[in-house]
Amino acid sequence: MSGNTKVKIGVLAIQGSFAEHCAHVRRAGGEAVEVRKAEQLSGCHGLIIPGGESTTMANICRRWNLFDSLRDFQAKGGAVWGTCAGLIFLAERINRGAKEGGQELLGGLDVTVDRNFFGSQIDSFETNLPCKIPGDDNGPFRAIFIRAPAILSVGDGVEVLGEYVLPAEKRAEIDDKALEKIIVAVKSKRLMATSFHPEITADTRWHKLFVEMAGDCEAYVGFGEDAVAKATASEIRLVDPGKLPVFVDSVFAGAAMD
Ligand SMILES: NC(=O)CC[C@H](N)C(=O)O
Repeated sequence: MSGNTKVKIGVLAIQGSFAEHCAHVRRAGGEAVEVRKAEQLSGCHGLIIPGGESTTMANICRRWNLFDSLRDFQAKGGAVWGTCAGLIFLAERINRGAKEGGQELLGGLDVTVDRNFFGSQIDSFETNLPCKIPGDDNGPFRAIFIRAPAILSVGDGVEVLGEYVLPAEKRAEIDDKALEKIIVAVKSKRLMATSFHPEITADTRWHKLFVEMAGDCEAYVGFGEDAVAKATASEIRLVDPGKLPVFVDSVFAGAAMD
């Protein structure tokens, strides 16, 4: 993309911390738009699917008739990033923890996930994670895992950007005692996924990477030329990035938040 045109990122706004994602997209230099209707995808170069709860997300997408549009967006080459439940939603396979009777997924990302790898909500935790963000100095990232999924295996062509080495106490809690580490961040062509929640830290590196990735994609035109106009600004609730509750720890204390 060239000139002053901003990379436009849609953020699926049906549950989870979509407002925080929008704020970080803006901090990363992109334009953010909340997506609740298919036509709001028009003009987007990328789409973020936030965390939340993957079966609920699928139910709402089904009820709001969003599945076809989300699949079309992906098929036409838009960049898509799933965080936590969004990762599960993007995965091709769930090997453990899927809802009984199955759960609908968007798919597309060639990975196998364990849906609630670390246990329940009270097993949520934070850690400094070494990660390989392309073009970055690769300082550790403060990763927040909230009833997080793990990626257990990836297909050819899926690049691993972050792994979590399981400490002894976590290995003691899981079934597979031989498992030493799990994959928590990946990228594959235009798709990206993280098990953790970068949008609730003060670190915008993952959002910068995604805005850059999306900048190489065409703006989505799935709904005709006048669709962007139809998704009027009045339907889109804009968030002031300066006022959101964003986690700040000693590493980031003092970092500019606007
Ligand atoms: N924070 C999250 O997004 C949790 C996701 C949850 N494990 C699920 O099944 O959807």
